[in-house]
Formats: sequence, structure tokens, C-alpha cells
Amino acid sequence: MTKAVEARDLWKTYPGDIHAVKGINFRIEPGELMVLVGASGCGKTTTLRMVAGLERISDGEILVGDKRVNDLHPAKRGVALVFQNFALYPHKTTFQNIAFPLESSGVARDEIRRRVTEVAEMLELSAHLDKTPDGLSGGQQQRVSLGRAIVRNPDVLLLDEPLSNLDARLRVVMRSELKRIQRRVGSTALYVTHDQVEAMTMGDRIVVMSGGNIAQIGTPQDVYLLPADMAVARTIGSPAMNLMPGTATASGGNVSLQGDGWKLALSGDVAAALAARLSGPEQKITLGIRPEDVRLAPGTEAADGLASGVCLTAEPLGSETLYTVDLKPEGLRILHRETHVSLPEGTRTTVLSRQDARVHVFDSASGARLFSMIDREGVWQVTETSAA
Ligand SMILES: Nc1ncnc2c1ncn2[C@@H]1O[C@H](COP(=O)(O)OP(=O)(O)OP(=O)(O)O)[C@@H](O)[C@H]1O
Repeated sequence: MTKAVEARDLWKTYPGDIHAVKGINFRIEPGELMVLVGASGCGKTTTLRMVAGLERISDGEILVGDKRVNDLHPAKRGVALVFQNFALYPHKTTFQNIAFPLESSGVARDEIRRRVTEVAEMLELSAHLDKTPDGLSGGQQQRVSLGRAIVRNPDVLLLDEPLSNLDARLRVVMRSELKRIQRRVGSTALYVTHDQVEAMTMGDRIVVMSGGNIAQIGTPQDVYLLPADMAVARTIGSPAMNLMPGTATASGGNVSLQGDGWKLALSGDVAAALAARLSGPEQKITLGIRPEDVRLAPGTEAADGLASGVCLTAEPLGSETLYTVDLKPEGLRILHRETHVSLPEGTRTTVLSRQDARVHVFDSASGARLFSMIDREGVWQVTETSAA
């Protein structure tokens, strides 16, 4: 029976008043793979270690199923851990490494052989059972460490950056393998990573952490299309969302959004809806738009566009090209799939929003998202849904 995992008002305070985790709440449904993602130091590993029982909980509680596990020894929580560094015994064979947790809990020899054989088959390690870790590739070593974790059929699988020691190609392969295996085993999983691509591709849902707090919990699609705040917008998506500081000015039923080198004039329903969210007739805002939602329009009148500036860099990425246009403070990134547009560095260009582009308005002071709209055939419409 798979079990839910719940964190209730969970705190971790280290000596010196360091609040690594600040009263977070989440619930992972039975069999769900939940990814904890966020910048370095945001509290991901600390959270996972509290669930594992490797770190004392300062306040709040953790439940596995309906059982409070705060005071349970790690071995009694029904959790298994997979680490970044594999943590295999170097002198043991694949068989012995996978068998180890069963041996140390006194499982009979025949049963051990049966279970290890089954897990090795699932992980495609059957041909490598007699090898020690130094005779295995990085991906195989990681599969052995996964095998050791799942051989006891844990209720909960905890994975701390399990792919970060693998090369880029293997990471991609192991991403889908790990997910397939987690589905097959049926364990509820908590997966920590700083890699937003892993988070997006693997998570049934994603928890975005920022400064010890949870900024947002949602499906990959929700978090990508409707980020709760600027921290989430920065964390999810690569290349990162453009965040352009400016001012929103409401007057006479219109709203003008404007910053250094960009502007967006709104009228009608969308302007009225945005004006209702503003704290007054003028507010410091940050406009967010993803690089794939804008396009270059060299030769177009700057007055017609969202922005204009000089192309600083053009980086070919294979199937697409990433352009950066000179806009304060960090440049405006534009991702172009079309090959017929090619803009030499140093050329002045206008930037337009694309069909179905999503634009977000964030409050610059708090970072919270105030409003989102979508470009439907040249008309901006309010949107609060991540459905396409
Ligand atoms: N033993 C400790 N004593 C004091 N502070 C700590 C300790 N462990 C972690 N911290 C602090 O707690 C905060 C959260 O750390 P944590 O390792 O959970 O972050 P993280 O999001 O996992 O980061 P990373 O991706 O770099 O591992 C950081 O500010 C860190 O410096």
C-alpha cells in the first residue's frame, strides 16, 4: 500500500538563528512523484533530510500515511534514500550492494536472491550482478543505488539530486528511466533537484522553494504558465523568463505599462481588469514574458512593438537561435525557431509579442504576480488558467 507524505508547518532552524525552512506545508499523494526545486540554499535538502529522519525537526510535523514520524528512527519510517554520490560499497558486487538492506534486516537467503534478481531485471542489471562498482558505468552505478533503495519496497522514495553526477547524455536517459521505475514500484517519491528541466520532465507536481518558503506548488504546466511570483518565474524555464521593470499607469480606462526600452498600451476589458489589481493609479511593476513568446521584427517601426533595441548576441542552439537585445537590466532574450530571420549582432530591431504569447505583470516590491494576459489574434485577454 503506497502512502501519502505530508509536511505540516515544518520548520528547521539551525544554531545562529538560521531559518533554513520556514513553516512549509505540502502533501504528496500516494504514488505521486513530487519534485522540490529551487536555487541553492533555498532549503530543499534540509526538507528532504527531515522527511528521511536525518535532520531533527525544529517545529511542525511530518506524516507518512496517517502516522506522525517526527520521532521515528529513519529505518522505521518506510523511507529509502538515493543520493547524488551513489554511496555504494566499493568492494561489494552489484548483487551484494542491492542485497545489503535485506541482509541487515535478516531476510532469508532465498528471499534475498529472489528479490535482488527481480530488481536487477527491472533495472537491467542482470548481466552485471558480479561486478564491483569500479567495473560499472556511472548510469549503472546509479541504477545499483536505486536498486538498493527499492529492494525493500519502501513506501517512500527520497531522491537527492540523483542524476547530478552523470554526464548530460546519461542524465536525459536516466530521467525517463527513473520515472518509469518509480511508477512500476509504486512508491511515493520526493525528488530534490536544482535543475528545472528535471523538475518539469519528472514531476507529477513541482514544489518551488525560495528562501525557506514554498513559492508555488503545481503541475509543471501550471508552474510554467502561471508562475506565482518572480522567484518561480526565474526558476522555471530555460532560457529564463524576461523580467522587465517598469511602471503601470492607469488613466481614463486605459493602462500603460512602460519601462526602459519597452512599452505596452492596454485598453478595454483587459485594462479595466488590470487596473482593478493595481494598488493605485501608478505602481512599480515588472513585466514578464518568455523568450519563446517574443519575436524579432527588424525593419518594423519601433512604435509598433513591445520593445526595441540593439541585438547584442545571436547564439545558435541548433534548432533555434537565442538572441539578446540590449535592454536594461539584463537584456531581452528572444528564442527564434525560424531560420529565415537572422539578425547580425549590432543591428537595431523591434521586438513583437507572438500569437498566444503570455504576459505577466508582477508587483516589483513583493514579486507577486498581479495579473496575466494572453495575446489572442492581436487582442490581449485576461487569463487565469494554464489550459492552452
Ligand atoms: N548544518 C547546518 N548548519 C547551519 N546552516 C545550515 C546547515 N545546513 C544547511 N544550512 C543552511 O540552510 C539553508 C538551506 O540549506 P539546504 O542545503 O537545505 O539548501 P538546498 O536548497 O538544498 O541547497 P543546495 O541545492 O545548494 O544543496 C542554507 O542557507 C544553508 O546554508
